[in-house]
Amino acid sequence: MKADFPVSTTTATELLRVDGIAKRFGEFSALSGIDLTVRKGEFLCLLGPSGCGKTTLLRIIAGLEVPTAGSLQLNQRDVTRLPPSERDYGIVFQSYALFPNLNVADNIAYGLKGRREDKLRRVNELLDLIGLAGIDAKFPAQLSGGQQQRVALARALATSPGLLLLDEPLSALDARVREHLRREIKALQQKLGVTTIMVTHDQEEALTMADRIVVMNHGVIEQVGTPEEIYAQPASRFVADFVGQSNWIDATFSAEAGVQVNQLGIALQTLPALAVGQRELSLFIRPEDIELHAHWEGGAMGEANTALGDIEKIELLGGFYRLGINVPLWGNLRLNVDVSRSTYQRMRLSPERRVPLTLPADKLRAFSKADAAFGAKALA
Ligand SMILES: Nc1ncnc2c1ncn2[C@@H]1O[C@H](COP(=O)(O)OP(=O)(O)OP(=O)(O)O)[C@@H](O)[C@H]1O
Repeated sequence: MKADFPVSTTTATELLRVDGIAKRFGEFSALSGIDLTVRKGEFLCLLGPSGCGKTTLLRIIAGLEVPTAGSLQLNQRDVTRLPPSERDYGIVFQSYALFPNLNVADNIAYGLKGRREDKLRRVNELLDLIGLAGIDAKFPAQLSGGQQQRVALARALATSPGLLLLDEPLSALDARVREHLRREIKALQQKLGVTTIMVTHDQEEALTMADRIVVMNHGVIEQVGTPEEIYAQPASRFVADFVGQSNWIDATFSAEAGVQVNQLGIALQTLPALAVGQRELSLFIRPEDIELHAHWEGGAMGEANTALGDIEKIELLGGFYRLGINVPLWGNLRLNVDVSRSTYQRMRLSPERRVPLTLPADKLRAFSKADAAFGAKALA
């Protein structure tokens, strides 16, 4: 079948190429301009808030939804208009979607062809693989949620597909089972080397499981990167806020004075490209990247991004403390600072304590305020 426009094919190291995919539901644009390459053997997460279009993109890749524009290349083949059965993938949905009237063995064997003995051998192999040997005669209703999802995974892997699609497979499970299954799925994926695309709205899930994360918002891709890149170098305010915690600091820029907070100079490693006449910046820093010092080390206040702050609020969040610190020098700037419990105890931190802190220049990122406010792409 002819594509809408000339398409580039996947290379030897790429399994899937998504080119200019768009999807409209009537007047509503659910996806636009989606370009993405998925490498062979990688675990890719589509991450974003509810309604951002991640499930629609997965369904288009699966052939369960027809795109309004764009093309899909799978293993150097244009599959844009192929039915799901001709696309070589296995899929696991959020709700267990096992056939309730079939036992575990028949559920797993559902898509398998060939002799009964071969099917049985494959079912047992898969049950071993998911750590559930011996439950083949049970029915879905006799299994826990976590077990049902593992059976669904075995069913998706039964035909050894080239691509595994996971649509929020863990979100119906309770926290403990979810964490356990995260590790199991990741280990299994690595063992089999199967290229996997998983949809999730859970940043922790994406950060712990993915080789690369695709952050989506309002039907467009905001950033593609490794978990480390997404977390440490967010490309937009949306990404910075959606993944992890952030502090935002109003600042100004001028050629003469550089970057200033409350009219005091602040050193940064990189500056965003600002449009002519644009002076307003938003500086971003993670709460755990702000350094606290036991003593004032000398030097003028405000120098080397250092100032005194007053601890106003302390929260214990499991393994660490989150401090609310007010910095008068920077215009009563309110910062959240995370410190480990051992640092907290060693420094004898307490409410109303005054403490010197530093914003390390290499941990600060600057966004033009207009971009930051609208969540558009950072220019840094
Ligand atoms: N069949 C449809 N008809 C009309 N609108 C739809 C249809 N399917 C999805 N949408 C809309 O498209 C947008 C994207 O939906 P999608 O399910 O892809 O989002 P999502 O990011 O996966 O969110 P969620 O996690 O809530 O499923 C939503 O606003 C949704 O209401």
